[in-house]
Amino acid sequence: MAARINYSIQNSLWLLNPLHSKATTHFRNRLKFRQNLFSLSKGAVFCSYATNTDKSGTEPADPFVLTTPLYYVNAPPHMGSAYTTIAADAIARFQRLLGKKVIFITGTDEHGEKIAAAAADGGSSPSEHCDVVSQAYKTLWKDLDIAYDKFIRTTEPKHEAIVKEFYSSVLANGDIYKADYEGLYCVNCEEYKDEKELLENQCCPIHLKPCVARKEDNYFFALSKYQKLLEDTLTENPDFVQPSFRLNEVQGWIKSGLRDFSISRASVDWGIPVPNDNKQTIYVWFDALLGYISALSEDRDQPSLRTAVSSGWPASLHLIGKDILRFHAVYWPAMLMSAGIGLPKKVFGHGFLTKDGMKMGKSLGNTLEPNELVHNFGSDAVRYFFLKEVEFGNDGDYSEDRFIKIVNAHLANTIGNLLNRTLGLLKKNCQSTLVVDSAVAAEGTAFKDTVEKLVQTARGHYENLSLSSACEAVLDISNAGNSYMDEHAPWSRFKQGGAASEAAAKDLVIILEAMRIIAIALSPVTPNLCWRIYEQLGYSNEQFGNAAWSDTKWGGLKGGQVMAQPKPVFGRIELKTGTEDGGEPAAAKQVAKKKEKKAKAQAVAEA
Ligand SMILES: Nc1ncnc2c1ncn2[C@@H]1O[C@H](COP(=O)(O)OP(=O)(O)OP(=O)(O)O)[C@@H](O)[C@H]1O
Repeated sequence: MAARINYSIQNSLWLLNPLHSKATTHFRNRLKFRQNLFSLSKGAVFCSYATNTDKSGTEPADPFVLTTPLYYVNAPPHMGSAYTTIAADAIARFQRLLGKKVIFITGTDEHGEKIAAAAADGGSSPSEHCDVVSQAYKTLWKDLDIAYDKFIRTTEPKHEAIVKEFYSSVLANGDIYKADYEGLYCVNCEEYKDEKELLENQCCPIHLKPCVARKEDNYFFALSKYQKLLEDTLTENPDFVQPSFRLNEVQGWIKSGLRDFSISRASVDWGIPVPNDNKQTIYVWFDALLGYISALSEDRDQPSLRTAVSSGWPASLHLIGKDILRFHAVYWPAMLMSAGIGLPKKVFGHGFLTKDGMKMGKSLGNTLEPNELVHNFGSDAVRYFFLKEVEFGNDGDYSEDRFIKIVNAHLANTIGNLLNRTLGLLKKNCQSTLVVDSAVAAEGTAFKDTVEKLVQTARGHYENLSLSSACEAVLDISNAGNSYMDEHAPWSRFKQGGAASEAAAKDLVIILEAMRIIAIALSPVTPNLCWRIYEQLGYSNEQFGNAAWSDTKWGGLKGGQVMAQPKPVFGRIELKTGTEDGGEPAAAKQVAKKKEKKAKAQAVAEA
């Protein structure tokens, strides 16, 4: 606590310095600002967003502010960049379903040596290069149905103004000094490295390229001053870093001793000039992290740190890859502490999409092309596969075979086919009209309880960011629906007529109600598919848009509601002949043939 008070006094004294205009009012506000930080570090800032109020008509006070990394525009986006953004979009959509006001921030990080080099390689100016690559991100996000609220580019004037203000604030707090630095630099990480973390030939373990020896007269940020405060903060708020196993890593870095880091570059022109020293530019990370705050600044406002901070900060969740955990869980909190700004509530470092065991990345050039995937398979398939099949937090590999098998099995068969055959039976036997309310149809069945339990499970997983398990729970609703259909065989009961036929009509209502619930519960992951399901159930686009998580409660479908003409909501993806001929085991082919035969037989029986 002593350390905290010292910072407060130090900073307050700076604010009384007559060199700084508007010192008195600013001083009072600043103190408030700072007091916030202190109460925050006692725990308030770290309260779990999972406890936020449900959609209930009353607007909760704090928005749910969620960020992806601001992607470095040294090259166009790849599947790794898309992965974080898809996950963030699913979380944002889930929070909106809960009724939270969400501010989903993404954007591009556009300064630094790598960008200048990439632009020169392509024969364009850095700003032309940034315009093109930044637009490529926006286009991909559109194709992947990413519904972000703010897209910040670090070359925007409002960002530059806020970075300069922040820098001056940290400087005034006595946390910036000038010194010589000599070390090994990874241009791809834009970071000086500790020799002991490097591979043979002084290679960066992420980019596998040798680091270069550099000596510069730079400005430094006094990170070491925040060692104790960071240690205490993490001890008091262990949920700050997620998944929990990454907390140990972060605590290990801090324990091993924090060294001040250089926050300016004398050799890089493409950057924000250091206030009061135009010969240097601000280090790209010190600049880019501030994008999470400058994104909150409204274009109509005069850009200021205070206004931006008061428009939604602190962030509820920074979603990042584990490669940039140190920047987000060590450097960034210390920078914020220095400037007297509250800390984000949570930093989640997910794993890597890998290719042959190596992180897929722009610098290594071993990337998977997301545009091609979306073009070939559609955004729902891409979103579903990566969120379902890569445990969020761990690494995961991609194979086209697995992609096709999973998406076909889950989305086309388990979900799509169940809906389609149920609607087919309803059309044939009930003129596509529900005979009774779903609440009445489910009376006395255990199926409704199963569905309600699975919905609760899915919600818990979404809240804990266990996105794969959330998908699994929703898929289990459909699995339960398929089992229910097979057990009750409504197609044969319709043939019996009388009471059996009435019971069969109720069974269809039950299955369709489960489909309605799936359409809401899976909509954070596969929004288009879920809309098509909703549409098949006779709802309008507006009704789908207004659906809330609370609508997953059993009983939404009412007797008399007319369903749409049945049509497949998710077309099966055909395996390329080459892949099948290229070695699918004979046994697998036989199993597939048997399944096909069984499905045909069932279709005949249902008809
Ligand atoms: N292979 C990957 N798996 C998962 N996420 C990734 C992957 N690659 C990039 N990302 C996401 O992008 C962020 C890094 O963004 P950046 O723009 O630096 O991309 P990059 O491809 O990692 O670049 P580089 O290869 O030059 O380091 C990661 O923190 C993560 O959010």
